[in-house]
Amino acid sequence: MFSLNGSSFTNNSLSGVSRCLTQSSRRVSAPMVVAANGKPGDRNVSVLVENALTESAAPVEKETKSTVTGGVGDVYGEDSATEDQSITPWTLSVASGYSLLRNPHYNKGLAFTERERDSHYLRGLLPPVVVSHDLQVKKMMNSIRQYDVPLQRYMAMMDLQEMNERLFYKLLIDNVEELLPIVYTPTVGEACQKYGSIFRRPQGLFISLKEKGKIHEVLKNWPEKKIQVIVVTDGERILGLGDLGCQGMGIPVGKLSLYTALGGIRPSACLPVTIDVGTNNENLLNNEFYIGLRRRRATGQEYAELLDEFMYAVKQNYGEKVLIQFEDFANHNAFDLLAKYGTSHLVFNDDIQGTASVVLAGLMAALNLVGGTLAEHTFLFLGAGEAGTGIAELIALEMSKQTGIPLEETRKKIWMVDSKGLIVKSRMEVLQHFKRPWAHDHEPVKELVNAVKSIKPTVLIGSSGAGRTFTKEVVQAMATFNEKPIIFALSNPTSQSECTAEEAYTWSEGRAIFASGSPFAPVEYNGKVYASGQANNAYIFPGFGLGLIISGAIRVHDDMLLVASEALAEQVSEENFEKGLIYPPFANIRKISAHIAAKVAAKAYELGLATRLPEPKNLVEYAESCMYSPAYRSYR
Ligand SMILES: O=C([O-])CC(=O)C(=O)O
Ligand SMILES: [Mg+2]
Repeated sequence: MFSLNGSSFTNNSLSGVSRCLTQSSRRVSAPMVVAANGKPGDRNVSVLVENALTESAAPVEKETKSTVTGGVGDVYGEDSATEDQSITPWTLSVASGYSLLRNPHYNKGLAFTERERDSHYLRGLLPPVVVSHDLQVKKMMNSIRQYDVPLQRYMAMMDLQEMNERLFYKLLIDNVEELLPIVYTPTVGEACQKYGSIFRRPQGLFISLKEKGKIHEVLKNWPEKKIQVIVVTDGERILGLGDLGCQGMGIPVGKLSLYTALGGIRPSACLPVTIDVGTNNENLLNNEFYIGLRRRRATGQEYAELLDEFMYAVKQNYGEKVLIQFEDFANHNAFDLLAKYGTSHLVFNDDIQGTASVVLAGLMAALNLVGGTLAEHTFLFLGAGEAGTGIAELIALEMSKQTGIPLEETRKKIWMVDSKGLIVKSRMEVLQHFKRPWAHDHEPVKELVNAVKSIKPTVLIGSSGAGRTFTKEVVQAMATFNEKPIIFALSNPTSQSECTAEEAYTWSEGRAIFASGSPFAPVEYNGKVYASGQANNAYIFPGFGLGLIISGAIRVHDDMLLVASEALAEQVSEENFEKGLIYPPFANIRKISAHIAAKVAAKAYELGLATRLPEPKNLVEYAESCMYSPAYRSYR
């Protein structure tokens, strides 16, 4: 602790990347200089003294205040309600000159204006030219397109995120369809597999067993105090790639960059976390570049205690309105964690609930093409894990709401095949608890194709993580008793997809309504072009999270997932349907997210789970107005 001009500074508040928080910033007798690590004398750092308690109480970034007074910093209303007042007022340093160019939150590169170059000690540190944000985007896109290998593009994007955050987000928002497969599935999967080898700068917060007993302090090492969304993984089931241990960090980082780009949550409110309890992946344990703990996974009490400490510390540090998104946990933990913390925290499991909501939306839209109601269809899943059973439950719930038929009955329209064959009553004793609701009366069937022939589903959904399992025989069987078979191959990344788009269209003679978890390019079959949709939870979680935040929701409720599905399905246009599409293009995702957010927020108010009062009159407009914009601020 040291003192400057009468204000107290904790080491914590001055180390690392720092933020300025209020409009009433007071520049300390310029050019008073204090190093970011608290040591006086660094010419490149100037200091703002702030008091976080004077914050206005808008829930997310308000972009109206685009001009920063008194220095370079985030000057927008943020929710101070969750601030731990014992650690405030806290003080933040703001970089200028050489440090400013190396601070990704504030750096604008060649876009610094002449005036900014004068006032922030940048003269001579930049070449003379001043360029626009748009030209920077054009140049970066040209440069990224030079790389043929997707992983190189991924690394270029990560470097950009570490160099100039606003340019990174503008690039992603303006080119979402081109860049989504780079920062997200499928490339992020390869990045996680090779994370140790391509590791440059750490991103996110690593909490390993070594930090047991100290998680509260570890959270304080993170430079941001006002966290609204955490995406956390323990790396045990990364996409369909299995246990990648600590290298799963690519997933929370990627998901949160979509929270910002697609859902408009400001980057500084997002915290990626990887919990490292070891890995059972022998290749990684023997890999000299592996970045995680070199031990087999902790289980049982040791695992539960670490998770418990983390969940408790999060609530202590960020309050009860921080959204915790569980991502890519293995089945045996995912369901239990959701059940355990669902009543005490604002938690959401993307693989169970997000995937369910996006698939239900696709099915609602598909009914426009195939006819009938949801309850008139029969569903068969390959894969009875988080995604499969999560989707099944949400479909059954929606059928029950639509028809008034009890849930136990609507579930009977849904069948599942796992690695041991069709889930039937005779297997009940040995089934994991989350599979039991799907065990119906039927003789045992081992092979998927035989289950298809016997059940005759109208909808076939792959959620097994096992690639190439929708064989020609399976797809052809679907096409014999369905005019338009609905086939979803959800497993990620592309290598794990149950079949390709080309296979689905070719083997069904162009009749399949097809969607997949990872993107496929349009396919030409018999002179016609078929574009398929991406049934990926990226459509849902950014808008869903935004809706929770703008309403100040304290719990997630299944009805919110149902309205999110409706909101997404409503965004599919006639023009999309004419092309056989059951999802709207990602290019419109911010508008889609605002609609999802509005419906989720409205449901939170209706259910009495919202704490932000009064309820805004026009929730869509409100959601849009809260969204982060990557436009540069001007630094006076
Ligand atoms: O990340 C994705 O593309 C979708 C997802 O959650 C998963 O496959 O686990
Ligand atoms: Mg996932």
